[in-house]
Amino acid sequence: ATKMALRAGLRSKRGLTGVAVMRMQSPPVNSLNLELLTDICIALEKLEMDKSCRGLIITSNQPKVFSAGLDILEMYGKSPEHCGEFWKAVQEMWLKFYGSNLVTIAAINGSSPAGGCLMAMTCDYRIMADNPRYSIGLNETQLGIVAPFWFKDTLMNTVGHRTTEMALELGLLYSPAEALKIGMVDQLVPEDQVLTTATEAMTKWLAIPDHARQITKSMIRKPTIDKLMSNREDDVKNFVKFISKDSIQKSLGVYLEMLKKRKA
Ligand SMILES: CCCCCC/C=C/CC(=O)SCCNC(=O)CCNC(=O)[C@H](O)C(C)(C)COP(=O)(O)OP(=O)(O)OC[C@H]1O[C@@H](n2cnc3c(N)ncnc32)[C@H](O)[C@@H]1OP(=O)(O)O
Repeated sequence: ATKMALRAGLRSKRGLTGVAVMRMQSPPVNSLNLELLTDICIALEKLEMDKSCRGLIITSNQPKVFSAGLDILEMYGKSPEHCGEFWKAVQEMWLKFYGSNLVTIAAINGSSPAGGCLMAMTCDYRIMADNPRYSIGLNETQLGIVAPFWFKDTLMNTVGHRTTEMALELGLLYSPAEALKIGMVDQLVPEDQVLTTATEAMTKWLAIPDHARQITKSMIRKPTIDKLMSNREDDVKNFVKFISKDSIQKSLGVYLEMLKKRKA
């Protein structure tokens, strides 16, 4: 199966042009493995260079899940070299999305824990399906792992300092209604309207002249991006050291077992 479907230059009946729709389709739960992350980065890079493209909507082709976050199997029982490569790809995805010149809208049509939530938060606007069975948040501490500073910064820039303390320390996963209340998502709609609402929202964002919007976005996000840019290698080393610890590997193993048992 292809990992991603990309429809660029969408032309709708409402005359919306220059908008690409990226649909993640990595069964069963769009966990972000090296391959999917690489595919996403290459696609975004191409769109970024395509002068006819002004906006990107990212969504999921998998039922009930936007993205299950980072693929735990890329961090569990793998060599330090592999973990390092994987982490560079996670950094790359974040840098490309957070710093994108395009208008980016996340059409969150299912659960979006951890790395999935991070990916949604890099976008300019988030629309989530109003289904109480779905959840979103940075739940890393529940796995016994610590979200790196740039995950924390992204959350803090989205929901503020105090909410970040609670959300990150407790590893909270929020229902769509709770996520709307704290500002983690911007709008809730019935599940079958997520994509059409994203398209409507895109029209509003595209009404702003690109250069003014892009410079403003960059002014707001640049300090956060620069922080990772100037610490990329240390961040990789830090990750590899942390994830290779026996205690962390054990926690990940226990968590994977729990996921399988929950299913049974
Ligand atoms: C110094 C730096 C420190 C490191 C910081 C690293 C930060 C990490 C951030 C992360 O993103 S870690 C990943 C966190 N993700 C989660 O906790 C989500 C776990 N998954 C779920 O809660 C559920 O799967 C779901 C997304 C709500 C979907 O539920 P559903 O019932 O539809 O599907 P399941 O039956 O639970 O899962 C199907 C299948 O997929 C496997 N799986 C699920 N999530 C992951 C994952 N993130 N990575 C790898 N595999 C995953 C799950 O075990 C099932 O496998 P099988 O039993 O079918 O083999």
